Amino acid sequence: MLEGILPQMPPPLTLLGVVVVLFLFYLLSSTPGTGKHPPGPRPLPLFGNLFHLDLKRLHVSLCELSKKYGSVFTLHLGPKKVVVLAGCKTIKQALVNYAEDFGDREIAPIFRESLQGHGVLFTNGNSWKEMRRFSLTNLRDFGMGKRGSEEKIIEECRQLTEVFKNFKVLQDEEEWETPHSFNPGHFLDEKGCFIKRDAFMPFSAGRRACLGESLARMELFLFFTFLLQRFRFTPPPGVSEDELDLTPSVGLTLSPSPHQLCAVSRA
Ligand code: HEM
Repeated sequence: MLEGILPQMPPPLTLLGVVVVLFLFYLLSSTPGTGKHPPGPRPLPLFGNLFHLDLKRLHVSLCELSKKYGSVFTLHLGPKKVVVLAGCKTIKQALVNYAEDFGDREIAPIFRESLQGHGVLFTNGNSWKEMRRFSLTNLRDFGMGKRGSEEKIIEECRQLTEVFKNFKVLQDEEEWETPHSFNPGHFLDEKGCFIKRDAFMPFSAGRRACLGESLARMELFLFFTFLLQRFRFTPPPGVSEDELDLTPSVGLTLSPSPHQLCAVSRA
């Protein structure tokens, strides 16, 4: 009776055969770092290095791996091989000095199918070039004022040598005094004056750097100055600042986890 309901199971010998083949494949597969690929943790068949990664804190795992394997290392995400660049200097070198080689973006099949080669973010080649040029032209007219600022946007977007991507860059232990804390002092000199830091690269760099950087900076400035001029922000009653959990939640970007705050009017 059960035989009719349950799907037919492969005989134990077939399963054993599959295990032996996978094991041999594992033994014979080249260890990263021994051939032309950068070093990295040894991958398992099918799973790659998934067991080396804490997917909920991917940025932490990547930092740990870069301590062991250096600023350029190989990782297998399942059967897919990727090379990870870590640290400000390495990323700067790759995205700016080798812009042509690192200019194309990996497009996931879901975006390839749904966008059909349209847009800027998930395209490459001539289509990307045209759309990027088109977007820049249109951004010039998008609330940025007529003279001056439009040239500035284009110029900044073209050059973009002060801006980089990657979690690791903003937490690079060689660049920041307290890389894992929120510390506005990173941007102040001894006299308390603002200083620019080359390692602060939230908009990435090179050919694929953020197209909306000028607009985003302007919006962020207006948004936060408006709020901070009118309100003082404090933890809710009974909670001290030290008790606030600043652990970021990992997604496409690292974003703050939900918090309860009090906005006290300054008026
Ligand atoms: C705080 C706000 C923003 C941040 C931190 C940010 C950050 C970034 C980063 C890191 C990239 C590069 C991604 C990569 O290399 O894979 C990027 C690309 C891009 N951003 Fe932004 N961005 C912001 C706001 C904006 C705004 C407001 C716009 C639109 C007006 C915009 C449009 C784009 C576009 C079109 C690209 C793709 C450029 C290309 O592939 O050629 N961004 N952004």
